[in-house]
Amino acid sequence: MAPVYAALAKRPEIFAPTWIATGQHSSLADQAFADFGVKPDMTVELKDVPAGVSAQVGATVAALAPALATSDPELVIVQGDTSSALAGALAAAARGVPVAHVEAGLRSFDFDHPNPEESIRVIIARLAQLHFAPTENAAANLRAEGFADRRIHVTGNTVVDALMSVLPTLPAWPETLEPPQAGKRLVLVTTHRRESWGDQIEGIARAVASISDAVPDAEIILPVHPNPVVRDPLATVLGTHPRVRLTPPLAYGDFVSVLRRSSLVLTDSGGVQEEAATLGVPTLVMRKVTERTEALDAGVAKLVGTDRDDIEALAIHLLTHEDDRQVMAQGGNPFGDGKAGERIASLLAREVGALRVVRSGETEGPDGAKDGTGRRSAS
Ligand SMILES: CC(=O)N[C@@H]1[C@@H](OP(=O)(O)OP(=O)(O)OC[C@H]2O[C@@H](n3ccc(=O)[nH]c3=O)[C@H](O)[C@@H]2O)O[C@H](CO)[C@@H](O)[C@@H]1O
Repeated sequence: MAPVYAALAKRPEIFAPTWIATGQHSSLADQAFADFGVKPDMTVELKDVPAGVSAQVGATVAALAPALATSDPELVIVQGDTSSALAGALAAAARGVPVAHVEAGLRSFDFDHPNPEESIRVIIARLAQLHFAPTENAAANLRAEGFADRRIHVTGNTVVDALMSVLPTLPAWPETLEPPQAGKRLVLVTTHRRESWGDQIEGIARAVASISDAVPDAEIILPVHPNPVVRDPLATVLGTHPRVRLTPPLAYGDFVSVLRRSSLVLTDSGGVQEEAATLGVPTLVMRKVTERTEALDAGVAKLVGTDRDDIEALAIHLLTHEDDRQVMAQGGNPFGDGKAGERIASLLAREVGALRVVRSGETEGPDGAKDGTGRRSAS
């Protein structure tokens, strides 16, 4: 979201953006804010909220209500598929404030994978009046769900903006990490998805150990997500492996420095799929399904699933068949040119004045005709 906020802030004659943070994943979020030199204008306080999406969303909506009353926005912009994004859209809708969704239209068409992100982004789409889709494929998903074409804009994804904004000033290698040994090839691994918790995370860890054993000139770096459900099985299986480095979550610039030097990425992350594609790093997606099919179509990524044997076999093949790895590396980046934030700000400058809030929850037909009952329109 930082690229959108920066682009809005560059237009003070039109926008007065207020960044409200919810404190979700606060340690990772604070690190990201520092990486981009931004800080929220407001942070809502969430105290003693039980774990789980339902409690998080409920508490965040309740906490955002007074924040929106104070800031009294004409538009609320939410990004992605987190419980915070859903809470922001719900709190805005409750006040009759139009919602714009950044990274709109991503669909795996499977509510269990990823869970809860697929459900969240489908719900946000219903609440949004403006959809900023990263790709034509995402826009097609929204049109197929009946959203009016004039509300959908293909902008590229802001994750590419963020990446391109740090690349020019990145060191060759992070100061915080031992450089790889000469002649070693780097494999970067990240895993954290809820649907992989338990046996599948352990299977991924064992696959990583086997890959390292089979490919002695590969050095594996695995920044460990702080959630103990992820951290503990990884430490148990890989904690003493000689050529596997478990690190704390890396600062964004450090992570990108490692990614840029990697020969192969194994990940279940969404953003990393897009960053790797942008940098031309072949990627094995350790999920049952991905909403980033554009990377598969481009050939820069392959959907390998979460089965240990499948991950081992394909990773070892690519690390021992350089021609095949190179073919993937040439796949290209389908996620945008790094100007999504600027495009979104320009579109908002044109659109916000004309926005009508259709609160029936019904979708508008292509010509803007509505079939909902009861609606409130505001311009
Ligand atoms: C279902 C899904 O795919 N949803 C995605 C999900 O995000 P994700 O899956 O991409 O989540 P992570 O993998 O946790 O974060 C990744 C980012 O973290 C950086 N990173 C990573 C490790 C590290 O050590 N240091 C770092 O700096 C890395 O460069 C990257 O930018 O939610 C977002 C918000 O709703 C969505 O927009 C997005 O679609």
